[in-house]
Amino acid sequence: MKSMFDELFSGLTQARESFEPELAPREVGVITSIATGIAKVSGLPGVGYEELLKFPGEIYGIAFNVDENEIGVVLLGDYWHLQAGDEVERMGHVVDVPVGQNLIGRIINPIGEALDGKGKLVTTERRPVERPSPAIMDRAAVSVPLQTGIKVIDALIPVGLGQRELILGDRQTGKTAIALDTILNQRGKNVLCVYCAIGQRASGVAKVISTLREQGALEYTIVVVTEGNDPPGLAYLAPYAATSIAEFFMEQGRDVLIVYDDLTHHARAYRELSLLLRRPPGREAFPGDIFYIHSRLLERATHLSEELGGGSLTALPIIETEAQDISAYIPTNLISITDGQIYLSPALFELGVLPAVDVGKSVSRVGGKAQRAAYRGVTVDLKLSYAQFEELETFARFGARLDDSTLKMIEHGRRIRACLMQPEFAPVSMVEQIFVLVALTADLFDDIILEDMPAAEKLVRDAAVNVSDELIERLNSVNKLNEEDKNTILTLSRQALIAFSSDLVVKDQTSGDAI
Ligand SMILES: Nc1ncnc2c1ncn2[C@@H]1O[C@H](COP(=O)(O)OP(=O)(O)OP(=O)(O)O)[C@@H](O)[C@H]1O
Repeated sequence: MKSMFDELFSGLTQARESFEPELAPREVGVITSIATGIAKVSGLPGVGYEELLKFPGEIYGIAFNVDENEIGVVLLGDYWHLQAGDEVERMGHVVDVPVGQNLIGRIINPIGEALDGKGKLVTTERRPVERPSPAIMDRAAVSVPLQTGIKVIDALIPVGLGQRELILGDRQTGKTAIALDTILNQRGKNVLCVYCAIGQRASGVAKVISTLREQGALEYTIVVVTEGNDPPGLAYLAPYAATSIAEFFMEQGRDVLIVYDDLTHHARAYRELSLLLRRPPGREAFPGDIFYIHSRLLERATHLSEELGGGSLTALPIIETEAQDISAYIPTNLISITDGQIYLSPALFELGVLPAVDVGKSVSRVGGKAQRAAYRGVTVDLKLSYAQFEELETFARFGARLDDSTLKMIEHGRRIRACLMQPEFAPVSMVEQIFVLVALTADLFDDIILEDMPAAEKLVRDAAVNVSDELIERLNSVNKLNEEDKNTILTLSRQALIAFSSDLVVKDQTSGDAI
């Protein structure tokens, strides 16, 4: 009979034979020095460029300078507790972010940590933050408009899905407001939005988020945030991480809009990191590859071909200029990378012309092809009249004596400007915009005194509410506005203005007499 000892012994032998130790190599180095957002690490000769490294206290870093004896690491978290001699571990992969449906409506940081107090993100997939942009053969032409809901942009500087349109201007000129209004206008249009705040004040970011929430836009928006006091590494990473999140949806065939607010802070964060890493500085102390960090980011925005699902990623990068200098280093870089720019003028802002878009300095290089045909018939005249007005207005300021036709042009231009003005968070539908533009080009507003213009413009927009579904369909189609529809719009607009005639002096278009 087997003794208890034998049973125990055979059990132990079996356990020993089936034991397989879980061995995983760990490559560990040490911090040799640490400075603002940067750590120098030695003892990790096999580290690859942009590989993720783990520091004590769950802090991560990216290997940026990969030298033979020492690597320069950009830190991605609160690093105050780190010191020379601490252990650093290789992670064996590059930085990645969680992606997926569960991110919609969430506020996260660039490494995928939730900032909204709604608990940890639950996703199954992760994507590297840096990815090559789609090849030319994988791209389709920009052909579908992205309605911003801002009259001056949709009419004169249209943006298409898959386009990259720069928003630039001095500080406090309404840059964020333009981007925010565009996001608000995507409600019900099946365009997903990603708002990436880079190095901004916490109060500014909180304001944007509360606006998105109040206006019901957070339901279809993902917010990626780095604040001004975060380490520069996080600010550098933010736009790439946000783009990877957006690309996930684009590759599922969806239309995505991404706002980078703003890339001036991004360029500054990269300059700070490069100087700390002792990379050679160039113009304005920026490193030599400053163009490349933005070009490789914005090249990822595109309209994918039908074979790849036909999704699109439209980018609205924002840049802050100093003293209206649009030919400074970073603004010119971005102007040359993007497909057009919307320039916001502080002079117009001070005059109360809001949004302060300077039409003369703004351009959309591909959006015109994507613009709805209904706009095209009316905006050609408008652009010309507005350009002439801006030129003539300068002369009028000197008190020069002007002939009747010039005065008429100036008065017409003033009404165009009044019609294109718009408050924040009040996007205008395409049909309402067409009504205002048709009425403008037919000179319906020319006899209305300037002070009454906001009320008159609103009446014309209100007239658009009751139009037939067939007319709305025709306005949305690829065909130009036909004469019959134009006349319907004009009749409705005239009626709307006549109804206001107790306050306004409206002249009948045919007789020229006051009604
Ligand atoms: N269309 C508008 N109507 C009324 N007010 C506006 C409009 N656009 C912007 N504003 C106001 O102008 C101010 C500046 O706007 P915003 O913060 O968008 O500018 P910014 O250029 O992004 O500023 P910053 O330089 O701080 O990033 C805000 O107080 C905003 O409410």
